[in-house]
Amino acid sequence: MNEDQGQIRAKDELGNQVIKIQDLHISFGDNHVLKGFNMVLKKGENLVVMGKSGSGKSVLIKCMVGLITPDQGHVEVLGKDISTLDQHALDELRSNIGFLFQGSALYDSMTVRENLEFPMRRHRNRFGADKDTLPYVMEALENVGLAHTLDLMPAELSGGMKRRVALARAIILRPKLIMYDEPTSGLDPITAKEIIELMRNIQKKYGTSALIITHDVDCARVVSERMVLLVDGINYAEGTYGELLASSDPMVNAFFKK
Ligand SMILES: Nc1ncnc2c1ncn2[C@@H]1O[C@H](COP(=O)(O)OP(=O)(O)OP(=O)(O)O)[C@@H](O)[C@H]1O
Repeated sequence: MNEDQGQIRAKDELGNQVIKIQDLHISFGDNHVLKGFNMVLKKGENLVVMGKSGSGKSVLIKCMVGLITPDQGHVEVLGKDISTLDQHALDELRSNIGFLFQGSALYDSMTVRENLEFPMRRHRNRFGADKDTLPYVMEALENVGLAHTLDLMPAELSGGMKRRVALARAIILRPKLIMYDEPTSGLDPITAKEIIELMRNIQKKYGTSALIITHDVDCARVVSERMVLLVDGINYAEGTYGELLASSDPMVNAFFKK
């Protein structure tokens, strides 16, 4: 490979990085939560971050969307250095990210349709104020097998259906990146499996990249190309599910014990 080819390849690899985190430090008083965390999410990849309760997974996500300012380190999301973005630019960036967070709160007083229209109205500058939202709502609901729930209220849905509607809402803006925070928490194993399959289908259909925070080892096995284990504020270990499962490190093994 000559020098030019080397530079082109290096540039391609950079263009392939949907999230890049370098040497991230965050403390709250004496509580040093992240102490030099590094991570890369590549284009089209499903990356799982696992860490025990209180290890800083939610703090990490908040940092990536500009809700927490790090003490030190570099956070780049969809090619943007978060530290340089003003409120308008942060809003613009967030409109390219789908979120499925713990609890998947739908607005109880709105129908399923209104819940799905909500992000479109919020980011109306991207879609045009007079754009017909229904085709988007229907496509998103069809992706999660719930087109028939269009006019129902959240109270009329089961827990699993609510999570699926929340997933439909997360993809309605056709995001380049989805952030899932405990997508299967509180669901029975069969419903959790359905959600995991939908996550996989969405990745295949739209080529979306995803960051998935989970404690659920089965979810990580099925859904991830790669995993990062967050231990004591750093990216303690990373690899495929199979590689980490085969590790002889007791700290890594602890994640796979049921
Ligand atoms: N705004 C804040 N102010 C002070 N401390 C905070 C704040 N946000 C988080 N923390 C602390 O940072 C640590 C990490 O919290 P975080 O919510 O990221 O954990 P987590 O890994 O997501 O846990 P869980 O799996 O239980 O949701 C905790 O000790 C928490 O108390």
